[in-house]
Amino acid sequence: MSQQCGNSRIAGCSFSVHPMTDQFVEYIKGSLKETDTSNVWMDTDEVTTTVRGEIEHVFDVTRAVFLRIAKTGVHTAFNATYSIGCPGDSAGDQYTGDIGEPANGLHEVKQHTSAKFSLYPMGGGDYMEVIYREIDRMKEKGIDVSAVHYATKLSGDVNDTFHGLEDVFRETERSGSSHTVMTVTMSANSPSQKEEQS
Ligand SMILES: Cc1ncc(C[n+]2csc(CCO)c2C)c(N)n1
Repeated sequence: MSQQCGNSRIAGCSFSVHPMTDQFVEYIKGSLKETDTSNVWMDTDEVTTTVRGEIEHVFDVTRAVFLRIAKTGVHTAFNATYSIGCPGDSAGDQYTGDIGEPANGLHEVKQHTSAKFSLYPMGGGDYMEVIYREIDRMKEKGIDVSAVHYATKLSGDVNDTFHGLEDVFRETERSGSSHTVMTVTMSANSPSQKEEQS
């Protein structure tokens, strides 16, 4: 990792996908390979994949890697930590070429997900006010929202959920949080998903 210092506004996400199938290696490697990552810096190891770049590209890539696997019908789990503004971050490991439009499409795919997210708006003042405001934003996106311990539960379409979470992350940053962290855990095609949620 480059050790250039600076309070960089580059966004990043460390995430993993877990397809519940014997062919998990092909699913994970195939999805990462098919995803257009030309607008992000990316590194995969045995635990996670890390992407760094502009917010819209970080969300486009993580959404596409999950959705490419979930749309096959296989039970898929996804875990992600999104971060921007970490004072300990470096300016290194970022994409420096031409930044294009998010290129991963799949916006027409209809896929249900159950998810939980937790928002940590640091350094901006009244963090609970920000959290309640951003939970309301997910409701306005048509996502079913319910309270659970340590997180907020979401139920809805994968694309709607990712677009809502991207807005939450962007607005938390824009409204004055100097360091924003958001954790997301998602599940698609779970055999224990309740009938009324499909
Ligand atoms: C997005 C994502 N990135 C990395 C891993 C870690 N991982 C677990 S199995 C496997 C394939 C064989 O090496 C890899 C890369 C993951 N699960 N999801």
